[in-house]
Amino acid sequence: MDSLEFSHLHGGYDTQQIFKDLNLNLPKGAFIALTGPNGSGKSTLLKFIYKHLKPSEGKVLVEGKNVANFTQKELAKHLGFVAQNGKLDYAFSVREAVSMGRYAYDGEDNLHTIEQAIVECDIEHLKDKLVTELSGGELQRVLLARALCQQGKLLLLDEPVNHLDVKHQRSIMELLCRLVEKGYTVVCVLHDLLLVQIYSQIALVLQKGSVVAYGPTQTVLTEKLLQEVYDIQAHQVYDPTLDRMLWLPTYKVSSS
Ligand SMILES: Nc1ncnc2c1ncn2[C@@H]1O[C@H](COP(=O)(O)OP(=O)(O)OP(=O)(O)O)[C@@H](O)[C@H]1O
Repeated sequence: MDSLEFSHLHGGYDTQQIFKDLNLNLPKGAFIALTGPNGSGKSTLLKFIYKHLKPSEGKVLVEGKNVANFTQKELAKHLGFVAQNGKLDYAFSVREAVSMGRYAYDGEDNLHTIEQAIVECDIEHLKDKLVTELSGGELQRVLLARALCQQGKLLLLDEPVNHLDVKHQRSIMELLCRLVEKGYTVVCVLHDLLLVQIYSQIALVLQKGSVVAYGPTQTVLTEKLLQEVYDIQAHQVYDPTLDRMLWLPTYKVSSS
């Protein structure tokens, strides 16, 4: 069974229809990068999955079940979501904020799961700090730990490494890969094409609410696609550590 399916999905906002008859099956246990230019519909697509938006027609299925039929608690046990530039406005401690990820579980195995998520996201040293006093990158890791506590096998992340330094970018991306190895499905909005190429197995490229490319990342990203979707020239370079070619934008820097 696919972990996530969009079936004849139509919808968007009162002012603007974004998706028209979207049909797609995303496989279980894969790292799926959701990419595309600004305003192409990436965050909107996630909103249909976590029921922030309701389709005007069609449906979203998680593990074969229409999300419209899940209660919020059931959905929380199936999927975790880390928002873009997520904010926590109240002065909770980091530990309290992470423990909120357990709200659907009525006390089952809370302590162990919370501690494990705190260790995995490398925020042990922040446990007693207030979330209102964290840097953007620290907060992002707290929000990921909270989502991990939900123990859903589907993780949705909207640009999760935007605020992170290079070391923490790498550690979060590697953590996501380890989760995929354990059977999680990760759907991750990423703008950075290098991260897309290095970490994702499948790329889904959106443009103006349409799927312009979908499939194994290494075959999806091509010079033609980058030109057509982003209007950029690109070239390939060999990465000796990965032992493969990677696409890079071709920069033109004036010498004067
Ligand atoms: N709450 C809203 N009400 C009306 N229109 C919206 C709303 N949120 C987004 N949009 C519009 O929907 C379209 C898709 O937006 P969306 O945020 O999904 O794009 P995105 O691909 O995630 O963009 P970005 O890369 O800039 O984050 C855009 O034209 C945007 O202006």
